Amino acid sequence: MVHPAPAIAVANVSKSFGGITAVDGVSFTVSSGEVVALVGENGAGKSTIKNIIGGTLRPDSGRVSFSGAPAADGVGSAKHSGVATVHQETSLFPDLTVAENILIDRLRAPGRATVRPGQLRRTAAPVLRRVGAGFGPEAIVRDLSAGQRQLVEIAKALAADPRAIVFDEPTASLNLVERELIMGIVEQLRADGVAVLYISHYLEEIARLSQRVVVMRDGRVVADRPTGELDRAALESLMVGRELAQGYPPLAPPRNTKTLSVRDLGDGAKVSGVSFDIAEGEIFGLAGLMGSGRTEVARAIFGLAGHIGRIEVGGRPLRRGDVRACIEAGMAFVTEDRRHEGLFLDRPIRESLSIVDLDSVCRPRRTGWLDSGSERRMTEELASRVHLVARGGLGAGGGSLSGGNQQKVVLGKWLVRRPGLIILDEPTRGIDVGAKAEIYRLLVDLARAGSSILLISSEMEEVLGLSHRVGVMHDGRLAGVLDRSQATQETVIRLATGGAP
Ligand SMILES: Nc1ncnc2c1ncn2[C@@H]1O[C@H](COP(=O)(O)OP(=O)(O)OP(=O)(O)O)[C@@H](O)[C@H]1O
Repeated sequence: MVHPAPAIAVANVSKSFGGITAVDGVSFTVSSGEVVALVGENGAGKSTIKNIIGGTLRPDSGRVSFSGAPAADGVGSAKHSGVATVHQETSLFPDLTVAENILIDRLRAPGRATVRPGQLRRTAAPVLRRVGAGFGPEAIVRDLSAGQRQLVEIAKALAADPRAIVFDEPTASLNLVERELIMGIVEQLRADGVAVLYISHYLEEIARLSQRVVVMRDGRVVADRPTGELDRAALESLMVGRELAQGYPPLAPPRNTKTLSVRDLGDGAKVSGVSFDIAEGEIFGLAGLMGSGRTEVARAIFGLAGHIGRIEVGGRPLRRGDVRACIEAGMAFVTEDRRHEGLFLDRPIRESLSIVDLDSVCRPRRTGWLDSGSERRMTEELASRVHLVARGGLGAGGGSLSGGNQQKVVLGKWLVRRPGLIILDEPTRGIDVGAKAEIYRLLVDLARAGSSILLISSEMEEVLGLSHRVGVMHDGRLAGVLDRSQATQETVIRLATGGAP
């Protein structure tokens, strides 16, 4: 019997960046009607492979072929090979309509200067139906939620009727309903005979969707096995090279002193009447759907936005919009927007790590004379606490780190002085299973040592596993606060969707 050539075949592909090997002799295939999961620690080389398949990066050696035909040479060539890529960070134009975004490549094609809007709508409508979108082709992208934007990304990829499609963490920071929708689309694509390469850190999704798992470590393929042969523990240890502790670290009871007190907080727009306290040593989870106002509450507390109402830290009122005072009061903020606010992409990684506490690396202290020896010692210690994988060393630019490792820098920089109150907005987005376990341990240890923690995360399991209490936002208000014993997936969803407690 003659086997048809696989839809995607990666053969002995290697790629280095400035002498650092990102991918080393990687080979695997994806056949039509098959979902292959590509997994591995942060920095293992998954995105590099994705970009080589997608044609935006050229391998140093080896080759990629599609249904037996070698990829045409040149950036962007994969589009013509029937492969589409759905990226993690959306690349949509916010001011254009959904239809314009879906068909943008065709609009830009030479010789297509005029396009009739009616035609645009008619072409976009069927792909929107295919992804189960509850909005029309004329919606403006800016008005859509993160989950809806992800659907537009997928519709855009499907518009070219690809034979193969690469998904890069398509469900990161989406809510449960949206996740379910995306997984349904992947299952349908497979049933339609499309070849799917699915990059993800979510092991439940991998177990449900994929037939085969390709595990990468340090740029190489360390396993290529049927999904059914691997249980969670086996997969984790293949990815990180060691056994991980299962479950969440045990919490210590909070103390009696209040660290943060929030009364009638509002942002003058969406959020109003939010009141809660966080005690010393307490982890307070803030749950809610995307757009419910969680991030606005966090940003107002850290002085990144003005507020109405009263915020007290350690019994002292905070002035509106005064970030410096917040840092001086011992607060830390781990942003959800790491690329714009979290680290310097074009400065050495070391500088992003030492920026929060420059005074302590000056000799004599607080003089403004940076002592590079102290800075090196301090930043190396921080990097090892968060298990940073920086193959080019801490002198390399922040932009050279993989996504997950950038997130570790954003968190690690605050650990230099134990913050009294630490606010985390989606701290584990894009983070691998090993690093997640490390971050959970760090947070629980910080709380045990007396830090108060405000934790925002779309990963319900994480909020339930780590929080002493869970506040649930709905439509700009705090719909309820649940004790650890009452907080379950069901009770949180009920409050988050406007139901009674
Ligand atoms: N443009 C670049 N310049 C220098 N080094 C790079 C560049 N792109 C990637 N690397 C390095 O190549 C290695 C592989 O990175 P890659 O982004 O492929 O990892 P990944 O598996 O996708 O990680 P993550 O799960 O964090 O997204 C990393 O060590 C990374 O620092």
